[in-house]
Amino acid sequence: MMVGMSVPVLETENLVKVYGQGSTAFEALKGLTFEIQYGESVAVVGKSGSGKSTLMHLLALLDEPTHGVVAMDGRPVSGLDAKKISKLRNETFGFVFQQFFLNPNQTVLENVTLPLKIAGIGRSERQRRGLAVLEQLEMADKATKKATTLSGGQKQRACIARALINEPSVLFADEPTGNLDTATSDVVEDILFGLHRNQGITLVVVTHDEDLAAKCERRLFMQDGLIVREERGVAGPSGGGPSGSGPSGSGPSGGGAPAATRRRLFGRRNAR
Ligand SMILES: Nc1ncnc2c1ncn2[C@@H]1O[C@H](COP(=O)(O)OP(=O)(O)OP(=O)(O)O)[C@@H](O)[C@H]1O
Repeated sequence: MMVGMSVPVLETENLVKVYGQGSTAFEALKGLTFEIQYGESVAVVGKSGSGKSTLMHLLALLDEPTHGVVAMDGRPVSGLDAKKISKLRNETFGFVFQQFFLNPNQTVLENVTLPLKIAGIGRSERQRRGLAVLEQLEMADKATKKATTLSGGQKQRACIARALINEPSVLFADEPTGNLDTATSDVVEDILFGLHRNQGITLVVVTHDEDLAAKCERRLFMQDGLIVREERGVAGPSGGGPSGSGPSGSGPSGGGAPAATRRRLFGRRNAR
């Protein structure tokens, strides 16, 4: 690697995902090559069925590609054993989903600290860190309430707290405001982009929502398993269109990565 070149937090090379086999095989991703830099905010946009969730699952190491490579910090991830991958995932990523996935019968604090429990961290430290992150999201007063008693916006804030508890470098958000009314969506978006701006967290947002996508620095437009267009620029506060939009020079492609990228991904040491 050249001196001074920054290593992307995530990069993919010719990513292909096929669901099913034989006559029922379906190619949901048809060869995606792109990079996500540390501290970027990236929206993955596209119609239902275009492959957004499939791509997010591969990037987040929740599923494995049929072909191609996902690399984190320049190191290919495929090939690591499952235990290592889940450790990597827990240490590096936070997740926020449309459907919240909170345990309704547990308290907010128990829900938020679940990732720490999984990581084997003791009760008192879990409590301390859980309360700190709830405090940050102005949810400390809800800590001992059952998750089921929260409003939609409060549920999503609890999910964001849970996503932040491991101090991830990348936050994946899959339709994070899909179940929220407009006013509540605005609050949740402000929180997400505040984390991005103030803490340098990398945001990867999967969404149908053009307004949400416009708030990201970069948009990848998906269609039928390919990234067909890329846009850069953030919408101004007036809500106008993104500035500096238009396909970027380096543009993603469904097909070939530059040969240098290919050599780099496959040539890098696999171990962690
Ligand atoms: N487990 C699976 N088995 C078979 N086909 C699948 C599976 N998961 C997804 N697909 C198919 O792959 C394609 C892409 O699905 P994906 O969920 O990635 O799309 P999406 O863009 O996220 O859609 P949505 O916006 O509706 O969530 C779809 O045609 C879908 O039917």
